[in-house]
Amino acid sequence: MEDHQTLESFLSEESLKRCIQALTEAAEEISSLLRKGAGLLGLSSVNTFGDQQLQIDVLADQVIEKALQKSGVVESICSEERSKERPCGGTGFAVAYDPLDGSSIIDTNFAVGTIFGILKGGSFIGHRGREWTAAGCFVYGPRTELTLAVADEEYAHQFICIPQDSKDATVLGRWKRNRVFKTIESGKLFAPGNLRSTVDNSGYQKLVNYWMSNKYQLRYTGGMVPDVNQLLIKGKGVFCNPASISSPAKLRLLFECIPLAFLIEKAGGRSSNGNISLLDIPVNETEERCQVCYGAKEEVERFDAMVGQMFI
Ligand SMILES: O=P(O)(O)OC[C@H]1O[C@](O)(COP(=O)(O)O)[C@@H](O)[C@@H]1O
Repeated sequence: MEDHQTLESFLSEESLKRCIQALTEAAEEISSLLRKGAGLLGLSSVNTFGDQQLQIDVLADQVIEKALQKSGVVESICSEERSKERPCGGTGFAVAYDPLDGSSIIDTNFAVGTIFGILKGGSFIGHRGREWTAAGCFVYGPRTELTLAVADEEYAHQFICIPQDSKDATVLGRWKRNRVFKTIESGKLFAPGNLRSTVDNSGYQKLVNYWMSNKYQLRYTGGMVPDVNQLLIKGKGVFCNPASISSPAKLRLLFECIPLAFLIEKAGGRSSNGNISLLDIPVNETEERCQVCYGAKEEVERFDAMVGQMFI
């Protein structure tokens, strides 16, 4: 369904609108930086998780921080690059974000993304995803798109960014709704992350064999944003990134796992850590990692039954 409703008219609450406007401005800048590509791929430093940071990661992190500071409605921020919650000079929300997810596939020019979560108040600590105000992800592929879910609205919604030269003056006016996601049914599409953990996670090995012997279609890029977003667009399938002793969980609960669970569950799908919904796990510290599964109810139940929580 394409009603081309603008993001501006979709968002009713003024301060949330200003917060999301800031994120869309940053996303437009990150999208153009990615398209420039050259000279931005060199390694620069190491983040608090000990991961090598690409210059573009650090730049994207700064672009988002600056935009949120300018909005005046953000009290605290934290990111995958700088995970400690810190003041942001405004009042209203706490924002957590992964500025550029898919660092291992930027050089291969695959679609990557920005992931964010928004909570009324000054901190995410002690709160569950079910209490969040909104969450979303930007996809930087051939098109620049935003998939967004807001607590007070039904479903998950996709907006496409119409380039700068459009007649629409306002920032949010440039983002037009082109899809509404209401259901994720069972369907033979699988996106298996951390596949190397099958060597010592027999439950995951069995699940992969199940998908293969039942002729599921493999659709996996190594970028969590496009790989999970496809479940919404196709309205079917399953994505997972399980853990094992030799390949422990790598995805970050606050910056990656809960925001995408918020989108999937708003679209009628399920999320799990092998036992419970990711939206029922309180954030105790910002650096927590977690195994994940997203998709149709039946697929997630199969993951819980076959993989469960053997290695977390
Ligand atoms: O290589 P694997 O184990 O399948 O994991 C890939 C996952 O790691 C990620 O690249 C996360 O890492 P970054 O945040 O460092 O990019 C996800 O986007 C992706 O789903």
